[in-house]
Amino acid sequence: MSHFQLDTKAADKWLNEGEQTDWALEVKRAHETVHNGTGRGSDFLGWVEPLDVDGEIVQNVLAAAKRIRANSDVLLVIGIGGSYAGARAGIEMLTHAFRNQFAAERQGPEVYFIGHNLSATYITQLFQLIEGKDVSVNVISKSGTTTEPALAFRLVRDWMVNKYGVKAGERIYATTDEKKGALRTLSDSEGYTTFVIPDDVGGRYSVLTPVGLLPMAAAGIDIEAMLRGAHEAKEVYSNGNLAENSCYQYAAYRNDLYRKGKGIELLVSYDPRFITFAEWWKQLFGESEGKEHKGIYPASVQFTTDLHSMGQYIQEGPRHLFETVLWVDEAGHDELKVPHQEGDLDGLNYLTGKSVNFVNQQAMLGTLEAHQDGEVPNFVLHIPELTAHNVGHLFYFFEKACAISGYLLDVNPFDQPGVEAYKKNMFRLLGKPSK
Ligand SMILES: O=P(O)(O)OC[C@H]1O[C@H](O)[C@H](O)[C@@H](O)[C@@H]1O
Repeated sequence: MSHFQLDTKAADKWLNEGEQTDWALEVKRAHETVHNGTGRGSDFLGWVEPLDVDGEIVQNVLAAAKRIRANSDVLLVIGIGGSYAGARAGIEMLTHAFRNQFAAERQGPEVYFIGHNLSATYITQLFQLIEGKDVSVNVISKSGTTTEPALAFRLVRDWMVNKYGVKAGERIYATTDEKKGALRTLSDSEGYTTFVIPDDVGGRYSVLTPVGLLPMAAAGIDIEAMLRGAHEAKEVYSNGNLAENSCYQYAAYRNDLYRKGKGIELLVSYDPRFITFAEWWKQLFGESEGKEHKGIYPASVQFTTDLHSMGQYIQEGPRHLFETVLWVDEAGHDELKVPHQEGDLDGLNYLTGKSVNFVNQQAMLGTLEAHQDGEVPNFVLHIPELTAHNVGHLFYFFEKACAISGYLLDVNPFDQPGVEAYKKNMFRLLGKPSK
């Protein structure tokens, strides 16, 4: 049993002042809206029930991952948005920080992402890097028609056919819609191994489907433990009582701060393992809530790195911010301690024998205090330890919180009509033929 805890002490002052909302009542309504499937976008609630750990889908993902691990130096993962960020976040949170450069530690393929940008330099240099290596490909697109991954896949497919000839298809795994879309049609005609993104799970809620699970399993992550963590979270956060549900408290209290003029939320972490997780979180909340001219703007900072850059703005800029700190209680590597140095030229001898984790923790506590003094409310989400189980729990925590928060904001948390605007213009400029 994981003990995730949401500490709201550093936000209580703001939550208790000004107009008071009956959050218990509003949350109960939002809870029923999700669990009875009566709200806007209710066709997209498939993520509420995580995949069966012993089911066929998970077993097929594991079998494919085993093949990839056995015959590949490199796995290329092609996707963007919800078909990209979750897998990358999971891998960065749960594997060695330098896994791609560290074969002995990795015991599996290097994993690289492509199709999440249109940079010719990035793509060219990735091809340079994989020259001479054995490669497998996981191309992921729910719609099967998104420009960036489709373009990348065209290039990668040519590269694969050039290298493996007719056998290229045996190394290509496609994760897409069960029936429709260009990627489905192509996969069926080329005989690729395919995995399905369920109709009732939107891209940004899909990390715990084959979208995220196959790349993570290929990277050596225990996805069964991850799914067990998600199931645990499902149980823990199925309680409609606000007082007993920290996920709902987070959803409600961020809305409380929003109503009190705090329009920007910074997701804060003290470990670079969370950098891409923050990107995943930003898509989840940004696409779910930013509509009808409403929504908290989701941003992120990495501390202590950004305390030396954005710290100034957070401390003294406009007071429209609040922070949600992700804190890992058992960060690991407590053995790394500050050494004693003759002469103490850098003045650090007062820390001799203290662990780096201890120093990081004091930085967190000191920052929490400073930002409160600077009128920035803080929530702290305590994660017991970064394990596959807990990361499954964490993904679920934010997915559930986002759905509830979206309903509290009175928007549809499951659509993203706004992202079409740039695409329309881009297609016009590119001269895309209309069908
Ligand atoms: O999986 P795909 O259909 O390729 O979509 C990838 C991403 O791009 C779209 O433009 C949406 O804004 C995202 O919600 C989605 O996750």
